[in-house]
Amino acid sequence: MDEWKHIFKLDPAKEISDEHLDMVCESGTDAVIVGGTDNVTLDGVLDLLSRIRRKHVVPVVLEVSEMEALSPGFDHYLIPMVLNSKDKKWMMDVQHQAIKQYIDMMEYSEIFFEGYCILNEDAKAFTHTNSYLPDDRDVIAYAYMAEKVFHLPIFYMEYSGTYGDPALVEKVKSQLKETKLFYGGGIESSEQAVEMKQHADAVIVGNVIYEDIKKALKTVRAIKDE
Ligand SMILES: CC(C)=CCC/C(C)=C/CC/C(C)=C/CC/C(C)=C/CC/C(C)=C/CC/C(C)=C/CC/C(C)=C/COP(=O)(O)OP(=O)(O)O
Ligand SMILES: O=P(O)(O)OC[C@@H](O)CO
Ligand SMILES: [Mg+2]
Repeated sequence: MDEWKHIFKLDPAKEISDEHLDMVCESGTDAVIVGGTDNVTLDGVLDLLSRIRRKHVVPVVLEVSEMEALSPGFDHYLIPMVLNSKDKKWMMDVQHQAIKQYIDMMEYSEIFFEGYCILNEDAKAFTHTNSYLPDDRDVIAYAYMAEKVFHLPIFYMEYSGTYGDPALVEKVKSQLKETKLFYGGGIESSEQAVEMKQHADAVIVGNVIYEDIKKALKTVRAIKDE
């Protein structure tokens, strides 16, 4: 995971054709995350996992948002902890309950906890987790806490659905030494992917896969050619 630079995120609640799924998996991306906020079901998750595994060797990662949709068989698991939620539930309690239930099945080396900071007020995840919009100094303080207080492997700046602020991504990156910085949100072009990758350790590309597959594929080349 330390080497990942470009990651595609597939939403199990959305339809993708076999042709487009093949393109995503053979694009040269470093990994495919399966994850979304709403209507995430076990059937949707298993459908994507089996269709990817049948033909491709790209690492497949489940970003867990629903206990009911948790399945074995993934290479890695990402567990969001929403640092800017107003409710302790989304930072601590759902994870605590899940660990209590699955502690004997948890292979620690496969599971990465992510300090999530949701920065788009219109994102479903923002509303779902009752988050507030932090200012720049709040975000930098969350990044500090992710690394120095909680020792999390990943700090995820989540702008899901909209392109974020590269200057803030740069400031956050300068704060982090050990914790990897993931950036996701609104990347639709090679230029945007490269701009965010200048600062983030990895960029995550989601929605554009469903809107314009050719544009999505170009983001991989742009980062690999850097
Ligand atoms: C049984 C088995 C295989 C066990 C293996 C061991 C294992 C992996 C155990 C897991 C233990 C554990 C701690 C699980 C956590 C469970 C859990 C419910 C966590 C909640 C995470 C959370 C805070 C979710 C809130 C929503 C969120 C932050 C989702 C992240 C994804 C995201 C933001 C997607 C973008 O949204 P999208 O849906 O794409 O939005 P649009 O549709 O608008 O584009
Ligand atoms: O869907 P987009 O806006 O590309 O965002 C990617 C990812 O960060 C969503 O969790
Ligand atoms: Mg999405």
